[in-house]
Amino acid sequence: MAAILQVRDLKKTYEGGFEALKGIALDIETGEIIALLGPNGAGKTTLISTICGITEPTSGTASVGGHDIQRDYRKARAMIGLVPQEINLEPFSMVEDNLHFSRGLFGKPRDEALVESILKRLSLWDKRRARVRELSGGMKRRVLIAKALAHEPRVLFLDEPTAGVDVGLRKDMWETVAQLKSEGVTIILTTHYIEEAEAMADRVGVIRNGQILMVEPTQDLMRRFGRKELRIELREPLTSLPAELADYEIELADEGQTLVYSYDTHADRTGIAGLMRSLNEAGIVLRDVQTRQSSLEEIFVDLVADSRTQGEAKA
Ligand SMILES: Nc1ncnc2c1ncn2[C@@H]1O[C@H](COP(=O)(O)OP(=O)(O)OP(=O)(O)O)[C@@H](O)[C@H]1O
Repeated sequence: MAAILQVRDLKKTYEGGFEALKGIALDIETGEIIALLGPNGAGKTTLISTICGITEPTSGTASVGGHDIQRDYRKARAMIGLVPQEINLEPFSMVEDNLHFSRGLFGKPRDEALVESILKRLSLWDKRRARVRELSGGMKRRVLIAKALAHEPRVLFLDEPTAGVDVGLRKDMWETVAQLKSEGVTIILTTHYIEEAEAMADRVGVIRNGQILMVEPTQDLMRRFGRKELRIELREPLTSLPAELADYEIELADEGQTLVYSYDTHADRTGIAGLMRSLNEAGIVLRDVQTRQSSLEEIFVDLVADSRTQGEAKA
């Protein structure tokens, strides 16, 4: 099946010469949820704005549902719903009017039943006649989503949907996104909360410095995150690994004073019991043992830091 969103070698250099996108390539399948992670200034918003036609690409292409975002802008844009990072609603407007107005902008006929169902789904039905300025921050965010859905888009971009939203509401938002996915809506979201990506996304894309470092199924990433380290402090330092330990994923650290064994917490067997036996057979005496698990945050930070070092080495 052809990807609903295809991005090819997309580049954006802002006036003044700043290269915000350096050749992005990305394919997203229908009904997929993809989370884009990256530090501040990585280019996530620029990528979304470019695909949504708010920012013009310097070169490269993007298409939505087979419609090129530049040559076939209207058709491409009609398939897209955009929930921007900033709340850009008219404070005196009535909640439901935002949805009717948005449909009108896309040339769609008024549809009371559809607007009702969207407002109900986002728990905004009671607030349909409220003015935007009377709503809490979390409700305003939900109005933004409702408005973005009003013209029945097939691809929804959520730029940091839960920034500044409390934990309870964040979970509600995740449920809404899951429901949209079940209706076949494709969702691209940016987030700084790694647990949000973990909870919602089928795939995670890491962006840094205008480039995609990797796009991987969330499960695969979790498997990697699932790794744990056993640090074994030795009574006597080793100069090399003894033959008895050749079959283990083990390294010497701290000038031979520590053995570091990495294992998979999701595996049926961690191999720790066998390792202890092998250490015994090799006559190695332990002083202390510690375990530590790399957090999602750490892995992400390492990944981003690694690419920076590599980039600097090249430059
Ligand atoms: N209109 C503009 N003119 C010049 N530079 C810009 C413009 N908009 C963004 N940039 C620069 O492009 C880079 C990418 O910005 P962008 O907003 O896409 O990052 P982001 O990944 O969305 O960051 P954040 O996580 O902070 O929202 C930044 O260095 C930013 O300063």
